[in-house]
Amino acid sequence: MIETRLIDGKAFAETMRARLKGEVAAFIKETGVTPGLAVVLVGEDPASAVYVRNKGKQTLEAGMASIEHKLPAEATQDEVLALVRALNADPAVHGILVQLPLPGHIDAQAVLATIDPAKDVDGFHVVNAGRLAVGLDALVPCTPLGCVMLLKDTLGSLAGLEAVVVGRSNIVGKPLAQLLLREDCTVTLAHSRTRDLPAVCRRADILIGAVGRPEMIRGDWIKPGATVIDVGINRITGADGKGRLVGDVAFEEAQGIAGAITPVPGGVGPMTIACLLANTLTAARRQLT
Ligand SMILES: NC(=O)C1=CN([C@@H]2O[C@H](COP(=O)(O)OP(=O)(O)OC[C@H]3O[C@@H](n4cnc5c(N)ncnc54)[C@H](OP(=O)(O)O)[C@@H]3O)[C@@H](O)[C@H]2O)C=CC1
Ligand SMILES: Nc1nc(=O)c2c([nH]1)NC[C@@H]1CN(c3ccc(C(=O)N[C@@H](CCC(=O)O)C(=O)O)cc3)C=[N+]21
Repeated sequence: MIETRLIDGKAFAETMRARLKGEVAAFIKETGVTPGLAVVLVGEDPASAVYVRNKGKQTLEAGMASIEHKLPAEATQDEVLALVRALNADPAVHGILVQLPLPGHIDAQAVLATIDPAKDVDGFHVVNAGRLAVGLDALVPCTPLGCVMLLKDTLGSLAGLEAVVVGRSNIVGKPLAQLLLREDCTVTLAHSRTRDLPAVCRRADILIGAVGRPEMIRGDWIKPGATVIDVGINRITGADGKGRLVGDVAFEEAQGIAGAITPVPGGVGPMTIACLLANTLTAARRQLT
């Protein structure tokens, strides 16, 4: 039986934010400019509202300015685009995040394409996605970046390891595959059409769940000793009738099999916000020099 290590993303993110706070203070002293992060929320999705609130609070704690724009769910595409253009032109705004998903009547790709790539702290603009893919300096999506930081902290070099990412979204799976490739992993991107997913997962030295299905990845899909990163954030109702968060991996089943695993909550989520703040400072630096 293996002793499974817990990968403490919450503690790692706290350390990162403390370091960032110092860097932000030095930046302000040097330039006289406070880095500003603008967050755009369209509609009243309660889960999104929680993330937006956490982001806003931690932005302020790091010494940066937080600018929040809440539009009603009925806002038109033109209204959203006009707001993004105004934020592009605002010199107090160095980073722009449009919370996804957007209401169905809004074309998310058109909104992302309108964000100035230099202010695209989510790294979702095709210019940043393309730059990442060809190996140029880019603003890198926060969740994948946080996953790779935790992996390198846990394992050291990732070179030569078999990495299996379950999920191929533009915001998590695909950019994560690019980052793992950059770390010299052998990368497999699995998805809903993958044949024999349990067998594919069992090959992985590094197994990442980014699916959005509660505890879909079972204990016996994990190769003994593998490092498991759980990106999933699923709100379920427990046996006691109370709501709770679970990941895409059956966490209890993984105990004694995985070499190390991230919990949900307290794993990848806090890293996403810390990386967002880091990207905002990077973007501000590049805009001023
Ligand atoms: N911790 C954090 O900071 C963040 C967490 N999340 C969470 O991560 C999860 C994934 O998010 P996101 O990437 O946006 O999700 P998407 O819904 O955009 O993508 C889900 C992916 O999972 C695949 N998939 C769905 N069902 C199966 C299945 N039965 N077997 C194999 N693959 C399947 C889909 O395949 P296909 O392409 O074939 O449809 C798709 O590629 C969610 O729980 C989300 O809440 C997201 C962002 C940040
Ligand atoms: N443009 C855009 N960029 C995103 O990065 C983005 C997005 N849209 N839409 C939604 C997803 C989801 N996401 C999370 C961020 C932090 C936590 C987080 O901090 N979670 C904590 C606490 C969770 C809780 O208790 O509610 C944890 O896992 O420990 C979770 C999820 C960012 N996303």
